[in-house]
Amino acid sequence: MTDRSGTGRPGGRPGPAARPGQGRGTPQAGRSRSPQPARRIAYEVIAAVRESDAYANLLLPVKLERAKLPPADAALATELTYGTLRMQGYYDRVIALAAGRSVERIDAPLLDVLRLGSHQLLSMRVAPHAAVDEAVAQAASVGSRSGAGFVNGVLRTIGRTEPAVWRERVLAEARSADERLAVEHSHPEWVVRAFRQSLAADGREGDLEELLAADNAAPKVTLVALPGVGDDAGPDGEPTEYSPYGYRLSGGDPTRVHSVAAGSSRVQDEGSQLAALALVGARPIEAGERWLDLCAGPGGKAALLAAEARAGGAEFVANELVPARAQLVRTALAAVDPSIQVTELDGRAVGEAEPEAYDRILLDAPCTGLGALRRRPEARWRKQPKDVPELTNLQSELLDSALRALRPGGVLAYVTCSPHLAETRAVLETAVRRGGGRVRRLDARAALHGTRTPLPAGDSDTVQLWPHRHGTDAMFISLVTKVVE
Ligand SMILES: C[S@@+](CC[C@H](N)C(=O)[O-])C[C@H]1O[C@@H](n2cnc3c(N)ncnc32)[C@H](O)[C@@H]1O
Repeated sequence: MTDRSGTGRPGGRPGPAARPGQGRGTPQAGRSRSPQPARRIAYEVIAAVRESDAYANLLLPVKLERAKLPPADAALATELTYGTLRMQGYYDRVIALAAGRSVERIDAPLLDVLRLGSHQLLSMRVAPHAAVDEAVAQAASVGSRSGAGFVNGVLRTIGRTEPAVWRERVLAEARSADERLAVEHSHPEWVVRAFRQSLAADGREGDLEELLAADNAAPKVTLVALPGVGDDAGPDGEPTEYSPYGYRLSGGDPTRVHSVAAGSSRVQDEGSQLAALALVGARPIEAGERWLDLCAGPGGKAALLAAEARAGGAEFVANELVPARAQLVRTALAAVDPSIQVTELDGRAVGEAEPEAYDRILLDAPCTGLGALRRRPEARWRKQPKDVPELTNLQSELLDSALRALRPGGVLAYVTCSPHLAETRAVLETAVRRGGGRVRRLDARAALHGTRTPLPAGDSDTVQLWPHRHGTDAMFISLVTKVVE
């Protein structure tokens, strides 16, 4: 066992080395100064995620923009925020051991500070004195003097022992293989089980650890160059492996990329591009077709579909229930065609209102979002197993409505950014069964014939993308048609 401080705290359960105010080097400095801007911003975002269900990927850029941080500090704030939110489950186990109490018994703001400090000590290898001093300053600014002393004590205890030793101690407490994976890779156990089942259905159960690890790696920013919009040269960056319109940036702020500023390219995961392209590639476009994106907000796939519809002479309509998100769809579509109609209807009513009105429909359904954990690190802690049945009911109702709105012979893409089987195959299979022969599955893999390199073979007519295999979000893509009678 390595002891980084040389103070010799031997193995076994680490005790609460420093109780409030008892720690070595009680934080005098921390009380008199503010935390560094990058750490302050990371703390504010993490606290807002906890207190008001904020989305880190939306709030952080706003705060960075306002603070006008230099690029290196902005990168630090990003790593601190995302890294801490991702690994929160693992850090809580370490904190509980170091504090000698369960994390439920620690004040929430102080726990946020401890998680942020743990990330620096355990994953970023920041020098312990720097990480602890900053955390103490943060604790003093959000809590009491005794709270700052408590943070000082707990983080000093964590910093005295090597990360690998903490890992061993934490894993030694796991009571099952799934709990061990959940703790080590900082995912809720129910998500680990859902991934295991979904991978097994895809014949890849052995990939589970690889998938969990991939969820914890920051993805490179991917852009879509909207076909026929603006500069045909496409954005700077490496072409992605599959989507003919995808580019991967090596780093930097995507809003500074010329084509992004001009509106002809957007940040969009390659999996989302493929989902839209499966609907486009299902059959040749005939001029005059009518297309609908039933749940379009914030408009990423809608923009790509609108560009493809325009190129093929089809009419495109977008719908989004939530008015603020419908507004985002309008903004997303403005560079393609500002005259596109964006309605704000409940998608469940569209089938009845407009039966057999559309030739192609995208239903990118509201879902748990478990396939996008790389980019939305806190989503794993936000969703609960009890959310799944509510979502699958909504998905089924939306799919039934979309099928009613589909013309016989038309194509419907049912898509989720979740690989959870209840949200993917089960919803699809129920709809096909209920269709009683009128609803037929199409081959979504075959519809993706225009990729830069062929997708790896699969034994299903649906496509389940995976972060560890395809470098995309874990998007599920399926296609159905309504039989002409
Ligand atoms: C997965 S997101 C769609 C993402 C979008 N396709 C994109 O690429 O940007 C699902 C959307 O469905 C919307 N939604 C939820 N319930 C709905 C309903 N009953 N009718 C229409 N839209 C709904 C949500 O507000 C959310 O914006």
